[in-house]
Amino acid sequence: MTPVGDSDSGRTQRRSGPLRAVVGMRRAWRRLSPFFRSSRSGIVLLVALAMVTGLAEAALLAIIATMAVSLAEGDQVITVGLGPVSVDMARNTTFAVAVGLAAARAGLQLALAYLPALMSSRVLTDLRIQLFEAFTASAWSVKAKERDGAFQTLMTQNVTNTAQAVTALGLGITAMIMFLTMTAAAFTQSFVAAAVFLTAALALFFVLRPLSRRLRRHAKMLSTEAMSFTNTVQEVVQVAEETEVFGATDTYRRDFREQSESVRRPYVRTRFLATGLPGLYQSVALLLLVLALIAISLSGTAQLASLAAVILMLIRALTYAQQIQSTLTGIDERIPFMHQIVDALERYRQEPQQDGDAPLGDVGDLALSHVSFAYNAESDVLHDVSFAVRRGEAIGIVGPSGAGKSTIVQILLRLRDPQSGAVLVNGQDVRGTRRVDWQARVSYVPQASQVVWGTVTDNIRFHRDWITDEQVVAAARRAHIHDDISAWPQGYDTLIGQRANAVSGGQRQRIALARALVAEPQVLVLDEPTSALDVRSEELVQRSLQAIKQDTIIILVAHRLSTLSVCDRIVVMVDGRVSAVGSHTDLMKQSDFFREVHEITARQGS
Ligand SMILES: Nc1ncnc2c1ncn2[C@@H]1O[C@H](COP(=O)(O)OP(=O)(O)OP(=O)(O)O)[C@@H](O)[C@H]1O
Repeated sequence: MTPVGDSDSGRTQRRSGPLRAVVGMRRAWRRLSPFFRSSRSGIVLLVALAMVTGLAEAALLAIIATMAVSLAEGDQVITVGLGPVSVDMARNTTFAVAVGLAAARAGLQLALAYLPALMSSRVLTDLRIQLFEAFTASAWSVKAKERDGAFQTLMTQNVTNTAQAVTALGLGITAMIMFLTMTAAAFTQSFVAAAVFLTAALALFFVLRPLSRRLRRHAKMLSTEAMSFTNTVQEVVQVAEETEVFGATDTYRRDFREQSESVRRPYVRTRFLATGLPGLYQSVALLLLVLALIAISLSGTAQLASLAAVILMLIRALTYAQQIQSTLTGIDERIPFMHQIVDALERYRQEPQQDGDAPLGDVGDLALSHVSFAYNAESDVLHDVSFAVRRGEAIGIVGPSGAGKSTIVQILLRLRDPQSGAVLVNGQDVRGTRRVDWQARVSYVPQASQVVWGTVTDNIRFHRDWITDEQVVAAARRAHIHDDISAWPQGYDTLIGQRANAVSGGQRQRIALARALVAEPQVLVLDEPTSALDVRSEELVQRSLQAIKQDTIIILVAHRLSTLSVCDRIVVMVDGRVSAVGSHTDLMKQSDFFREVHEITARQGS
């Protein structure tokens, strides 16, 4: 899909009206046509089927008109004419042919309804997979920037709207072919009437286009409002506890009412235009039919049967013209949702997760070498950070709030890449190595671990299907959570979630530790793992870390000195720089920050 550049839109603004419209349509088509690519073979089949159905219907209408006139006149032989073909048939044969054509048309109609459904289901599935894969393959910096609820809205509302646009396209193509066939058949019956009708119908179509454009504008507003509305709804569930405690419910209610109102306005206009436009088209189109009849009367067409046939065909053509209008409207109102999907796909694909191709062996030692990092151009967060750690060693990272500790963790986990310097594994730049190898060797316990809705086993295994139940239990033992789990009536099959069926903070943290330990990592990174724990739980986590230490590299970010008891050395970070590195005793001599924290801890303890 081609991104739409600013310079392009700048050029477009200088162009005159009609040219701008054409350029705008071409640009929109370039962006949106990939949505219809998978439907190409379906469209070809649809066109062929619609042509056959149109011909069957035109023949049926010609037979009905001729039969009606012949029956009124008591004829036994009926002459049916459609274009150059004219056939004499006995009355009963004509009935049989008419029944046969009606049945064939019904069958074809079913196929014509099935194909758009098939095309849109394909688009629905393909698009969801594309979005999911693009999002999951994007760099962490892209994922971290995505607003809560935005991805969910894309996957549900936007994808559904796009699939509906594809259905509308399929139905619109059918209606277009049927319209053309019916008008062509009407030409064979009465050239003048069909010509008047067609010209007026085309003129009407172009007259009503500005209303369609207005519809699209309102639909765009609606899609934007809907996105922020979903975000608010998502947020209100996430922060329900804080909202209640801080008495923010009234403000939330007011904001919610305002947002609901702002969705209502574009919604009314979109729905009004979406249903009103086809209705308007139908009324004006009936007027066209009267015009066609006036043309017939002026041109003096005498044949009663062909007059009846042309009226029937033009009435059917009108129905199809109205269907074309409503499917165009249906596509128009969904275009903004499709643009949002294109934007999101571009955003996700612009910055893919980087990967290397060198295999990674066992991690013997790990180092940050002259690492500098900035989240944005305005401020550097890490400056020339270097430290090393080897297997069997635990290193702590301490420092005041905002010193860059969590940023180091993200770099170590390869969620972000340093702007300069490197993370070295056994002396090799980790960026050149395979990410899967890194993920298999490195594990992580975050500050606030997430529990997913599922059993305790699901939570420890965490989508790594190769992990056995025995390994789950062994990891739970090492994380000192096995006894708690065993005491629950359903044991490892207990259903837990982030809020409903929640486990305690200490249990959740130890489940997260079991999740990190279950794949037997060679590097374990922990970001404030015990900050929310009581002393007993903290002691249990400390024991777990001591037990695995000799085979593992442990990197532990901490605020409290008690957490650091497992560490052999401690790195003190201040303002994004390494201010000191050493043992507890060394740092008491070298680091003002460390001494201060030590004194505060001692005062609190006494
Ligand atoms: N996603 C981000 N975008 C922009 N700036 C960020 C982002 N995350 C962190 N920062 C900034 O980077 C600096 C370092 O943040 P970091 O979270 O690494 O500090 P920290 O030492 O872990 O702090 P704390 O102890 O409070 O968790 C801070 O100034 C912070 O505002």
